[in-house]
Amino acid sequence: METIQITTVSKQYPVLVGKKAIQELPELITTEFNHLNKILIITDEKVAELHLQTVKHALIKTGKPVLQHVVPEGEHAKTFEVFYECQGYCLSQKLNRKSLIIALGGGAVGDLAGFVAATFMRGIPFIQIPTTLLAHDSAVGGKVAINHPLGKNMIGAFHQPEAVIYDLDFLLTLPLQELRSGFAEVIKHSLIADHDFYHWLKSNIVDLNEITDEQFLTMITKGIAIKAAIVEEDEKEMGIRAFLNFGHTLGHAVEGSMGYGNFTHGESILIGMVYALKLSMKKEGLDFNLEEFIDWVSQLGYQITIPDRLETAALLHLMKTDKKSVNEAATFVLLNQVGSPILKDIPDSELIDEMTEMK
Ligand SMILES: NC(=O)c1ccc[n+]([C@@H]2O[C@H](COP(=O)([O-])OP(=O)(O)OC[C@H]3O[C@@H](n4cnc5c(N)ncnc54)[C@H](O)[C@@H]3O)[C@@H](O)[C@H]2O)c1
Ligand SMILES: O=C(O)C(=O)C[C@@H](O)[C@H](O)[C@H](O)COP(=O)(O)O
Ligand SMILES: [Zn+2]
Repeated sequence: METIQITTVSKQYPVLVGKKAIQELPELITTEFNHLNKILIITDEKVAELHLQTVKHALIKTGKPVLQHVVPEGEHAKTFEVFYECQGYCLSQKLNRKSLIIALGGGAVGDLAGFVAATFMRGIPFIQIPTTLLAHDSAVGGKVAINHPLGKNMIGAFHQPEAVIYDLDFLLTLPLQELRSGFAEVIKHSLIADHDFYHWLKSNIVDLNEITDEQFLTMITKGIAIKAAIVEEDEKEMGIRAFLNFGHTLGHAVEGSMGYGNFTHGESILIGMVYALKLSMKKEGLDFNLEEFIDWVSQLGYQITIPDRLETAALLHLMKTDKKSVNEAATFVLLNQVGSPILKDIPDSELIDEMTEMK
């Protein structure tokens, strides 16, 4: 079992990663949170079917009442309607400031349940139990949110979890497309922070169906450590936290305009990373073997072109309304070198030219 301690201005908490990590949950609750009166697990339909019993079984040892609320899968959970319904459930079940929410699932459940916890009675504690590879990113750092039809994650808060329990056995049921989605965030972490990690990934991960337990552990703990170092320095994204948004400016625009859930988060940001790499090479003189990168990710099954049916003007508009952009121009995370990101405003004409090349 690996433990990574996260220390932000607002909270210090452990991230436990390993096979059977869920067995640590009851002791954590009875030692650190014994004053809590009730536990509500928020999970989605698929994860409920696959892993809810395991978590409920582990919680029996705490002797505390455990409730469950099941929401739709994927981005369908990150809506105002589902958020409102969760709040109604919390009220009707008389949760209060001594209650705990557990987010059991991928990033969508984590973002939703975390936002419910952040806002219920102005904030109650929650624990993240991630079940996807992608959630090595989403479960850590305290960004919680729902989507709005006009933009991804536009309604949210910063609310750190009390702990993250990452049981690698839960990943065994993940379909290939979800592994692919999560692996895109692993690639992102390597590109923004660690040249050696990037080369390790490129040489070792050539088939997403063949990732070993040891490789999962390495990827997840390295990804979390990279994210933790950034979040610890800049919890509320006043500066360097924006580097974690590498690939997301176009990525979120693609994800939203494909219709949330039709193209996974990771597949969308992979396209956004190719775009940001191209801009970095043109504008920052990034020395990068893009051809080799494209061969590698294509072999892993990623699409690297902007879907045909998406209009350049609509994508441009979405990029300019991204949270990072505060002036007229769209703000991008670019790389000077692998491991060395910067923020840069890019004129519309250059963004349009590059999108046209990537269609
Ligand atoms: N808060 C953050 O910092 C942050 C970071 C990255 C991404 N995100 C958000 O995370 C979301 C994407 O996360 P995700 O890819 O984990 O998505 P997700 O929660 O939608 O899960 C993807 C799919 O996998 C299924 N699933 C989950 N665990 C499973 C398992 N163990 N076995 C089989 N199926 C399983 C789910 O039911 C769902 O259908 C996006 O909304 C994105 O915006 C947030
Ligand atoms: O933690 C962060 O900060 C990130 O940017 C991580 C991203 O991978 C994640 O998708 C995040 O939800 C994006 O945040 P947003 O502020 O662009 O909505
Ligand atoms: Zn992301």
